[in-house]
Amino acid sequence: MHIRFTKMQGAGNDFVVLDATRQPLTLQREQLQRLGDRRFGVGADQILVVEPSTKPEVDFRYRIYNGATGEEVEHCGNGARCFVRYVREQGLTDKDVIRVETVNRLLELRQAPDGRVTVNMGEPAFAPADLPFDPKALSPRAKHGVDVWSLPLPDGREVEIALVSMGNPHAVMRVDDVLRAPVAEIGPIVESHAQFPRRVNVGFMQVVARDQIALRVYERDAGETLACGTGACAAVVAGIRLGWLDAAVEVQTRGGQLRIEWAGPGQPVMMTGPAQTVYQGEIEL
Ligand SMILES: N[C@@H](CCC[C@H](N)C(=O)O)C(=O)O
Repeated sequence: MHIRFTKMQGAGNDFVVLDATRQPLTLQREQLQRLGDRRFGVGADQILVVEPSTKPEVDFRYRIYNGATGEEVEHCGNGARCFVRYVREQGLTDKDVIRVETVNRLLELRQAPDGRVTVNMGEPAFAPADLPFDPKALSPRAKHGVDVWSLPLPDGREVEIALVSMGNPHAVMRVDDVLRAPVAEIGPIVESHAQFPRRVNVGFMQVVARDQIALRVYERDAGETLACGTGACAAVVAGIRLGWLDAAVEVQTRGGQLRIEWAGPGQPVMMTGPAQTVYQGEIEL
């Protein structure tokens, strides 16, 4: 099969974007993995597929696959911003506000005149079942009235995590110095911990000021990426609930800066950041 693709990036989190609005596109897991493969394919953290909407009140359907495994996932924040740029650049819409359905959310996306994109990422959720997280024999400890969990690691150590679902699952931990954080060591252990039956994205957050954090994320199926949009939302929401952060926070990632705003329970998280087309190409799968 011969397909056209667009390579995009948002804060260094990179994507292969495919248009399934003009022709149906059903790719097998191996084909998605090939697209995501940096040596034998194009290379991307995630594959994004733009489909026609299935509901009258939304403009498109947005499907996300982790590039390394071809596994479909629920949400991708940096991808959502690239999605907006893509549908406008490809002439699929000229709307300034675009409504998109994902597997489990409705997103509202806006492109600003400076090219940055703001996404209404939906409301966060915190119950173990929302991720899912299986508490087994653990009980949470309350900090500022918020549950934090001491997760036992196989070697006897424990890490303290806050649980946040942004539609996809996140475990967030606070570190003193993000540059020295054990992302490559602890990230994969927590990602595949038996208490996360669908595995989890793992965030390492350094609080720099009440309106600024530095963040690294070990993404489920992708390893450490240069930025993770849902990870940035999850970290800021966790930091606000725990009393460390104000309602609007600049998030410094290795690939760029994101702005995250959350007004508190019952409110959606708003994310603003860059999105860019890198190149277009064709590949035989
Ligand atoms: N890069 C993303 C998140 C992509 C999905 C994630 N790896 C998962 O498995 O949930 C983002 O920008 O949010």
